[in-house]
Amino acid sequence: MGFLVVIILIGVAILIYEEIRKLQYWKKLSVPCTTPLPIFGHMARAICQRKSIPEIHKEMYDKYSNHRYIGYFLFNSPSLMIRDVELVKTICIKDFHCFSAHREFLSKDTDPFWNRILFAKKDREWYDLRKIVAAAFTQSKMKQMYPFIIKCAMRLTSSLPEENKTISIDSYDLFFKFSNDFSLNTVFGIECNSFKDPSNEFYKVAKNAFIVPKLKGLKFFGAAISKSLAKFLNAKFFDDDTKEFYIKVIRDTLEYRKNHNVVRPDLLHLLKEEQKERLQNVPKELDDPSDTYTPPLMTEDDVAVQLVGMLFTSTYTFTNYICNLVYELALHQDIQSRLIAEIDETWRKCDGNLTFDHLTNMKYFDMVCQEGLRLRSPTVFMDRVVTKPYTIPPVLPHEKPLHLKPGQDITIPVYCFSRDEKYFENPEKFDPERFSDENKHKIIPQTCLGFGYGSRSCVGYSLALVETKVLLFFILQRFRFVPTEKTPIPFPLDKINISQFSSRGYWLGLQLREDIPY
Ligand code: HEM
Repeated sequence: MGFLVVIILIGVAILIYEEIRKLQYWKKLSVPCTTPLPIFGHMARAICQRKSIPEIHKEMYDKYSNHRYIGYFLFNSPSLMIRDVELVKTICIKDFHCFSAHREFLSKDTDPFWNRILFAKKDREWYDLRKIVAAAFTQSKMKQMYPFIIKCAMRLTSSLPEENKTISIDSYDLFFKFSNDFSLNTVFGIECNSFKDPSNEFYKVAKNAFIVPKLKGLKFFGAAISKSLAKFLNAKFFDDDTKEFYIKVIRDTLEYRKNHNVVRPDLLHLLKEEQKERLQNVPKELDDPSDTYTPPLMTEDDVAVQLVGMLFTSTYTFTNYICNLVYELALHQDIQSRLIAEIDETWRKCDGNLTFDHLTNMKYFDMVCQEGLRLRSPTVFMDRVVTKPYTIPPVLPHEKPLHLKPGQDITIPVYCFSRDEKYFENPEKFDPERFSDENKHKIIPQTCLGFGYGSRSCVGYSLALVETKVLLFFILQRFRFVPTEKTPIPFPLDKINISQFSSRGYWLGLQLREDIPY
């Protein structure tokens, strides 16, 4: 018995020693790093919900203002945090081939489904799939989808009660219903009206799958910061029932379309078209004829997996973005009034027929959307992984060459760049003027990373922006958003969310406009 206790004590001592040794990682590379805790690294306060991840990032970012990069620990895994905008450009664009992967959020054995979606793919498989998916998001394809966006936005506005008093709304629920109906429409071509019929099966499944309950949120939080924790928690992006539900919907829709010769310009159709082309053009896809790599064919199942992945992003991230933006509009009535004036003016000019070009030519609207993305982007950090050995050459007097090995995790602190006074005067202020024609040249692109940056940036960004503009156009034609006593002020950053999310919901007042000019 005594012998067993000694063995256990020795085992524990070795484990603790190993953990402490790992924490010397950045010191050995002469990279500055605040003192981490064994096992938890810099994440202890996030776990206790005392500080959110962006706040922890900002503390470190601000502390080492004379450094281009700093070290930190996601639990016991070392990550290199980039503080310098030129280095961000090098990593995401100039030397992208050495940093072409995302962090492995959920490993293949923890969640094989997640690993098949574009965001999780690596190397040539990613490159290949990206070409196919991106082709479904060109400007001309956006124009084809535009009528669907209008239709869904009209449905939302006609569900809003036109009362002569301010009504309190849960804007998250409102926009979630819209984006679910819209995503189903543009992704699968399915007609659904969650405003009229909130008990419809699609809305129920999406709510279960995408409105993340606290426990699942905690699992994702753990998974986002540590691979081993993800495995331990058995964190999966979608549960099996959700996956089967959507895959069946896609199969049935494809079958129906084949049997009834239906053609509809939604993402399902566009990806199927790309898939067909892909099958015919396989040999031409290879850039280098001596390359023996054979691009994998895109099966029907692959199309389905990508669509379910996109359904999630377009519902979850979009809802988060538009809720944050509308929150700021409610708090800044002067900005909302100027936007409403531009909307009224455009409506007059377009004579009731709001085309894609009218919408995309609205300058102030664009400035408002860009500023919403800067200040309240759902994305608080981006990640990359070193895929080929890479040396960051010294530039500052205190630097030495930093040799990075494949597998090294990189963090790009989106939230910190957007709040750095070096780049934005009064950074906490919601100020669309930053993006005016006179001012926008002062903005460094690497400091506004809401949709990511470089070759791996968001493929759906133009869809998300058009969607936001159409929706707000039709709402603000008749209504104003105002704060009520239920609206949390200032913005309460949720501490267990890896997005910029309000911890006390998105309650706002909706007021019928008194000055509707038509
Ligand atoms: C406001 C809404 C959205 C935001 C803030 C957002 C943000 C992002 C970000 C930050 C990335 C990672 C970029 C990087 O690492 O450089 C990303 C990737 C991606 N997004 Fe979005 N996104 C939004 C909407 C959408 C929509 C509507 C779709 C599609 C329907 C979409 C599809 C994707 C895909 C497929 C990727 C992976 C790209 C790749 O790895 O090559 N996103 N998004």
